[in-house]
Amino acid sequence: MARKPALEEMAGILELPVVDFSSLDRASTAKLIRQACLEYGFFYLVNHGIEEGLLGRVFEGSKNLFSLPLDEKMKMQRNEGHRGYTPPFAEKLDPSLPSKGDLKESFYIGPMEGNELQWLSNQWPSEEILPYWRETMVLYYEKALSVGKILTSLIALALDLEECFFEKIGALHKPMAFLRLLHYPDSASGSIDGEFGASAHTDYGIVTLLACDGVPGLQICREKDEYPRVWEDVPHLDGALVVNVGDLLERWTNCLFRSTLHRVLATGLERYSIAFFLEPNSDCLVECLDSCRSEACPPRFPPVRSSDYLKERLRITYASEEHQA
Ligand SMILES: O=C(O)CCC(=O)C(=O)O
Ligand SMILES: [Fe+2]
Repeated sequence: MARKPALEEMAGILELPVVDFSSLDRASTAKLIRQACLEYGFFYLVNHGIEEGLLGRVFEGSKNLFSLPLDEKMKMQRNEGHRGYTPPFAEKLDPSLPSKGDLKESFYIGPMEGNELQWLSNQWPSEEILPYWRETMVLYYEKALSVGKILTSLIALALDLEECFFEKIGALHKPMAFLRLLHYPDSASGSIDGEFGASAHTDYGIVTLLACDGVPGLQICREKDEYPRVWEDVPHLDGALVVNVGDLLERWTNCLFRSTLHRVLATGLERYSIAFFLEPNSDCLVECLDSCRSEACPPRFPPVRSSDYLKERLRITYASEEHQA
């Protein structure tokens, strides 16, 4: 049973490192990424090359999707392949909370290719209802995936590995990457009685690339095992993607890189965000890197197969949905 936080404190406004994706000096960029992952597990990525116009169309598409009547959205409810619509309260990212669930609604789009026996296919709103919606999302998915893959090669450099390390071990071959559209409905401020837009959690995979609409609410807690928990606001940086380290990268690095706890407050304001979760190929074995272990610092986690890990995390997150059903 997770220990309950006795109290929470608010710290000042955070100044996360800014990584310039267009810099030609890869060694310096890798150094900066290393520092950011050691200290925060979060950084801003600027000049990432995803056009503003495309991002605008993704946000627009997201608004149009979430504006559909609930019964239309429920026709595309999240399937066994973890693709489709999740209504408000379907998910409780922090299972220790007494609340009904998180306020957000979301829509998952998974890999277009892959083993269809294991992973059911994506669900799409019909072309008549939302024209060009699918094309826009597929285009964004591909662009985000290519940014994620390049970023992973910089992360390999940051760990003193050869830059194709994660490719070589098969992590980036048909990766389990998910695009997730998120909508936080406007509602009375609920955090006081334990309701959150998204409750405290860490992400599961390698890295997450997050585009936000500028509405506040995202917070991080840098020391997840210390109480009282100290929460810091992540300010919006126009044009930047917020990048954070996921749990599997934390496991690979034996906690050298932090998978930092974060949440989204229920501020009462409507908010949209677009998350892209880069998770390894389902067969990839995630085990402590040689460079991150020593006699004084033995591996903290046993090796785990990526898909086993992800399945278990999703099971816990959606357990409240099963109880409600
Ligand atoms: O919407 C956000 O700002 C964060 C979303 C998030 O943390 C998640 O979906 O894992
Ligand atoms: Fe997250």
